[in-house]
Amino acid sequence: MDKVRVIIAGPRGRMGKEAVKLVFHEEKFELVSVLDHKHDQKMLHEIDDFQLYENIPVYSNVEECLQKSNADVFVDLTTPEVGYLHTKTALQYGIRPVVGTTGFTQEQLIELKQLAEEKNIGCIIAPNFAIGAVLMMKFSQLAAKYFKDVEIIEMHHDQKLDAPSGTAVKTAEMISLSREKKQQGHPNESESITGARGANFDGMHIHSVRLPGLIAHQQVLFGADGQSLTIRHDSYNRSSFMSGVKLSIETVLAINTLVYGLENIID
Ligand SMILES: NC(=O)C1=CN([C@@H]2O[C@H](COP(=O)(O)OP(=O)(O)OC[C@H]3O[C@@H](n4cnc5c(N)ncnc54)[C@H](OP(=O)(O)O)[C@@H]3O)[C@@H](O)[C@H]2O)C=CC1
Ligand SMILES: O=C(O)C1=N[C@H](C(=O)O)C[C@H](O)C1
Repeated sequence: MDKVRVIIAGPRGRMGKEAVKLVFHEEKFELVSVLDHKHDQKMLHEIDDFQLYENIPVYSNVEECLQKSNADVFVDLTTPEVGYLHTKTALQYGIRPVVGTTGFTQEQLIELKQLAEEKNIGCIIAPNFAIGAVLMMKFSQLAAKYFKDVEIIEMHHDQKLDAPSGTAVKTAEMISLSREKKQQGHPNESESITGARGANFDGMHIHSVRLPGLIAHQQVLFGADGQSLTIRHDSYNRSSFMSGVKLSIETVLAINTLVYGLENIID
């Protein structure tokens, strides 16, 4: 069977480095090129065992990268604005995106879904590739059927650009599907310091913590009369995300629409 030809955008990043290792070493995949706006082969020296990757072409322009790489799948692990443009361009070229980059707006997701359907190709946008995080979201959706009072606390390293995290937004969206509508907190509550109650999503609150030393952590706290339920997930390293990246690369070849969230492709 032919190997799946994969491009990785953002290869020097915290996630990109792990994804380069995964794709390079996975026998069913071939790393055909990387997309790095700094376009310097030496930049790959930032990756462990960089000598292995010395012959992998590095492009700085997304169109040139897509035109020359003859790829099947485009993996994006960059920044919200860039990731959106890359995903759109990959779809326009008929190359299937697997996107871990977070921070896309609802409008962007809708536009990308329409484009994937127009092109009749798969696209996976996964706010969190870790199986445990996906289960946390699913368990939270189930719990919200019984507990309508919930607050989400997401905690990440202090280099993260987007807030709330993509995982927190996805969790809130999934909870909204099963939770009875409610504006939480006291009807007359007010903030003496702006932001004290966090972001308000559909009446539930999301709090974003940023600290050095953290990787990716989230607690979903449910409260009711005389009881509480806490659902928590922790990623202690970025390899925790790689089995989801692998599954997404395999799955995106077999679908012809945009799937938002790994919960839609795992059983
Ligand atoms: N779905 C999931 O499971 C996970 C998703 N993420 C998300 O993945 C994204 C990346 O996270 P992380 O690796 O921590 O971030 P990093 O900042 O470590 O990596 C991003 C990389 O993208 C590079 N980059 C920026 N612009 C471009 C461009 N135009 N072309 C190519 N590369 C570019 C950056 O280079 P430079 O720094 O030189 O500008 C950097 O190397 C974030 O959106 C994050 O939220 C993170 C973890 C898990
Ligand atoms: O930036 C990160 O690190 C992470 N980003 C994703 C998110 O925004 O949810 C996934 C994970 O939480 C790590």
